[in-house]
Amino acid sequence: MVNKPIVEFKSVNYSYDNQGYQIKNLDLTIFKNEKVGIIGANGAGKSTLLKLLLGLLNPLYGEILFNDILLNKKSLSRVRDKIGYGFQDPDNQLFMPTVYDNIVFTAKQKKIPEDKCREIADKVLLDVNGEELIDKPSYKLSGGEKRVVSLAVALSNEPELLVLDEPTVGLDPKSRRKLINLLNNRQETFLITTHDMDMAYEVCNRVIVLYKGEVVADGSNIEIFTNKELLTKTNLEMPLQLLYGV
Ligand SMILES: Nc1ncnc2c1ncn2[C@@H]1O[C@H](COP(=O)(O)OP(=O)(O)OP(=O)(O)O)[C@@H](O)[C@H]1O
Repeated sequence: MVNKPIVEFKSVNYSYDNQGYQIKNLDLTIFKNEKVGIIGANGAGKSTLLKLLLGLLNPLYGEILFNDILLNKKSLSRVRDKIGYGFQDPDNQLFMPTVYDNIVFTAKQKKIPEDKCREIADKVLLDVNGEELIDKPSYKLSGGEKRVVSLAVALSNEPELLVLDEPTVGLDPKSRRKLINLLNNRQETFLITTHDMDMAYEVCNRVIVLYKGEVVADGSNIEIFTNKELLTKTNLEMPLQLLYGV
């Protein structure tokens, strides 16, 4: 069976300041059930791409579709409802007083009863091995705990697509391993930006390389990390080495 597209970027361009493009003519289709990693140097445009998908930024040209729905002001809340997003900086996400309040924020907006909210929070915290954090004040969380809670928030609306911006940053090796195991057991489609190549290799089945706002390589994780030919699409010899200087 052929998988259906879940996300489509069609000739998307974005510029923060009209001086140059941070996303250039981006054509990208992500299919249901894919586990996609986006890698690229600092400033390559990874977070910008995610913000466009979430409607936090609007394309200057081009269009973005989610499940065949054109992303615009009218469809935005319907689309957002289906996407779980883990911010690059969890402090931007955890604005409520306690972990519990953060997780059930959206559910409460939808007037879901308290006992059901508690069920949701218990379930997602169990999923991320963070049960003991439920009543903790947000300001008392460690950096790694914030990451875990941010992931729980992202999972709280049973998303069709999980979007995580550099999810392993700040995690100790044990917490990082837990996250990798967790992602390997998830069923939803996901899109992750990361500099953690080993994580991308382990959890993704497709990897996209962004370079100055353009896709310069796109293939299975094994191809991308092992096949030099595939990485020379744009006259960049050994882009991974060029991209990262390693
Ligand atoms: N709010 C902003 N205003 C102006 N320029 C911005 C803004 N945010 C990002 N940029 C610029 O857009 C480009 C892409 O930034 P983006 O944050 O998408 O990169 P990234 O690939 O996520 O980088 P990193 O790996 O460092 O998180 C960079 O050149 C950055 O300086």
